[in-house]
Amino acid sequence: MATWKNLDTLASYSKLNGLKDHVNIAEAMSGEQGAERVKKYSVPMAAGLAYNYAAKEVDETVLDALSKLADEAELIEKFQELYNGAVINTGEKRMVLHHLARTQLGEPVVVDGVDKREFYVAQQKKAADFANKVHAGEITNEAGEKFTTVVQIGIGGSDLGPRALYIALENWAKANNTFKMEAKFISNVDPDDAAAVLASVDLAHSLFIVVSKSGTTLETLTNEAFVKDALTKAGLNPSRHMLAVTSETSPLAKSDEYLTAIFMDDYIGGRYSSVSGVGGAILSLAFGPEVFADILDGAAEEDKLATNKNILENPDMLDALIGVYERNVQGYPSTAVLPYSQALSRFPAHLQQCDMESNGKSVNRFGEPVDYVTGPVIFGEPGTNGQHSFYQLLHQGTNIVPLQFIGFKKSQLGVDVDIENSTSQQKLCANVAAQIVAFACGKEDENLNKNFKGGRPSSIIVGEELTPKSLGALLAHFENKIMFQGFVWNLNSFDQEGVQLGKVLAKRVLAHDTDGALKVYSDLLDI
Ligand SMILES: O=P(O)(O)OC[C@H]1O[C@](O)(CO)[C@@H](O)[C@@H]1O
Repeated sequence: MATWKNLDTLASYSKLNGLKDHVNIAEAMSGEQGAERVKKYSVPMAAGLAYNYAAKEVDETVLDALSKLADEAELIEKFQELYNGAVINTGEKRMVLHHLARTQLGEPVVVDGVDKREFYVAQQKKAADFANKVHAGEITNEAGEKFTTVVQIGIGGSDLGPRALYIALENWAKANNTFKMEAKFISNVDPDDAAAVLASVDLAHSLFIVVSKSGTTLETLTNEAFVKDALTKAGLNPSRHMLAVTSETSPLAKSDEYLTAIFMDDYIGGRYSSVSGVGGAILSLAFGPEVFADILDGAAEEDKLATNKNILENPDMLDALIGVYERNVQGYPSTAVLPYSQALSRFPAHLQQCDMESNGKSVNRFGEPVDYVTGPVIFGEPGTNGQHSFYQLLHQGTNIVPLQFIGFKKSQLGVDVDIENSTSQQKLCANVAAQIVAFACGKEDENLNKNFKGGRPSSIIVGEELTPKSLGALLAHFENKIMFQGFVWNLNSFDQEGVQLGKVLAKRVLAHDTDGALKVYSDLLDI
């Protein structure tokens, strides 16, 4: 069994701490030396992707220290325990099994006589069969007509991942003739969200997937009622238009008002659930089950790489450790995720939940305060839009923000135009290459207002094209990175108690059980 210790009790961490500002990245990335680093500091990922960390503040000495930290913190042993079914989620006393939804990495995990891998695969098959029947016109609306649109009702992990993945593959599916149904999403309890989505769809030909693991989330239940009301007012029978994705123990599972129910369980956290029915139902309906299966294959391939003890061959663990060095030794407060791909426009929002809900903690997995910083603030936008927005601060602001670029050689639609000797895709890629060097090397100017100090670290994940497989690999890469960082920080990355207090107070406001500031705010907002 691995031993769980706070980061600041590890000898390898003291060594790493002695390496603050060890690499001058502006120098390291200049001239021939820089060119060599770009060729050398690259690790293959799954599905033809590569993690290039040449512009990170590392060299052989830092990498060696990180490798020792990985060993002393027993990162691989902890990952093995996780996928073999240990109770890693100490706060909720649960196993953490999202890897099983895409691959069998270790021993079968059997709970109450049920093999969990078989259970997840069976639910994926149920979603696939349902989607195939909808596409074939075997499941139709009351008038016997085919459904054309699918709307997901869910929030947090029941929205962000599936929405990001849908947007990521919408154009790819159209270009590859696998686009089956348009998908839309309702998440916010703001009535304008549901009303606008409902106004944009043809209700009679729309399917609605209610997604809630707990089956108790206020926003989702409210939006489900909102949609049922709209269907009823349109003279339609809600139970002929709705299906559920939930856990077998949730209140939703007891209802017979759905066309079908696809199950998940408490061992897959919301923010890790895109690979379960939470993502599987909508993505199978939108693009066909084969596309969803390819996402799972890409994720499974990446998971295999994450089992490698050698940090130089394990891109997920390496990325995690470099992040720990940046956060705990270099003291950087945040990390930006910058995909140079419009298709990944919602991917940073998904990672924001995945990372910040997992590692935004100040007590360790035993409930004791930690004396070091943990998860960074995550934000991001697709390039080049971000360049014309917040990059000013990234280049010349007082904080250094480590950057995670993502870029692809080919566009998804392949529709392009050559203007002034370059295509739009070439312009996009030229910008990401330019930014990496500009951030790292800077440019001196006597006028300090125009001076770029450089020294701003970044990495890039590069691929041929964003496809279902490479998307799955990308998703798993970041999930595994977050998991390894949680291990290093000795956190329980799989609960989210920090979201509870606000929910409790909101209930009190709605029940008019308020006093003090809460009462005045309630009055101010006319509740
Ligand atoms: O799927 P559910 O149970 O509706 O939960 C939705 C989201 O709410 C949270 O619990 C946070 O409030 C997330 O972790 C989760 O993804």
